[in-house]
Amino acid sequence: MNHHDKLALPVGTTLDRFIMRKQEDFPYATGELSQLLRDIALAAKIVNREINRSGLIDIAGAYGNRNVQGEDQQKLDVIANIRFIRALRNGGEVCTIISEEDEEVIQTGNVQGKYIVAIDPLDGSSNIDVNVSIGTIFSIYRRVSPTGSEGTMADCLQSGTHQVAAGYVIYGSSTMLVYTTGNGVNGFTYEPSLGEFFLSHPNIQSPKSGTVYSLNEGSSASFSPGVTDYVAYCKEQGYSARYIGSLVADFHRNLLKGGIYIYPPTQKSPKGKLRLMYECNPLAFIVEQAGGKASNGRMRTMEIEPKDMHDRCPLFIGSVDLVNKAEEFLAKEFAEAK
Ligand SMILES: O=P(O)(O)OC[C@H]1O[C@](O)(COP(=O)(O)O)[C@@H](O)[C@@H]1O
Ligand SMILES: [Mg+2]
Ligand SMILES: [Mg+2]
Repeated sequence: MNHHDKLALPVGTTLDRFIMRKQEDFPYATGELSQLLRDIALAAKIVNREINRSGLIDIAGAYGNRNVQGEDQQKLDVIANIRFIRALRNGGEVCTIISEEDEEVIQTGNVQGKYIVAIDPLDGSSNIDVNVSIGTIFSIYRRVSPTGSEGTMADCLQSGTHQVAAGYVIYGSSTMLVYTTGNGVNGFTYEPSLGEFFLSHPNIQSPKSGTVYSLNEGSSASFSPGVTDYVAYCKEQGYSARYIGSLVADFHRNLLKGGIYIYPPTQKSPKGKLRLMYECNPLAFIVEQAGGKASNGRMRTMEIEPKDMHDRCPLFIGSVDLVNKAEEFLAKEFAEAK
């Protein structure tokens, strides 16, 4: 036992030191996951800089291309994708990357790398041009195939329960990195003039209940009866509606203050809009580690077996009491549909 054991790390600890101390809790850990987390933090700092000055140097706006999802790519989508991939490739710990912006898997060439990363390099990209919070979401898996060759589909299509770490960066009024390695959730705030992330939100706990619901009610005409009834219930309760349109920002607020975020199936997106591997699962891991809950309405998000890297699924996520209530309404709908 070393002298750091059992001491909670104080607010103000740098992210680097925090990662190092956490690694010391596992004497046989090789440090590879720690290095990988540092690589992500480095890319986050670079992307943060690009975002902060995007209004000045003509990198906001449309890129003139469409990604695999058929959505317009923004320049910053492309830049963030390049920055994260480069950091992960140079870092050497990752063999294969799944990115929202790339239809095929990205083989980094690091065949000895033990990890797979799934990433939404820039989330909430419709908010870039208007100076509203945006984010990055990532999920880390250990490869199941032996090292020495490229990562396989079996490595990539693991259910969320196999995540070894997950996190997000929110580029907001301040920039924060929030992550878990399966042992609680911690948040770090970026100090740009020092170029460091500092522990600011230790051991984040999702409030058990809340009075905020977040969903895009513009699509309410095509909500299913269960979702419609649940939203009516939220209104009866006098809950507040809060919807930014950047998943990371909506999720982050509800994680700290209590609330539920919903992206239900709609006519336009019958399976929901959000992507299982690099939007739903990482946030599901974080919310569960903070004592909250994530579901597709029928089952735990992290137990869904992905069929394709870009699968979509409905998402009900946040404070446990609110997600349970939403599931009650959906259960009624499913029972009546039988
Ligand atoms: O406009 P809508 O349908 O409410 O969609 C908003 C959702 O779409 C997303 O922007 C999708 O993310 P990307 O920007 O990474 O494509 C989520 O962040 C957000 O919650
Ligand atoms: Mg996204
Ligand atoms: Mg994105």
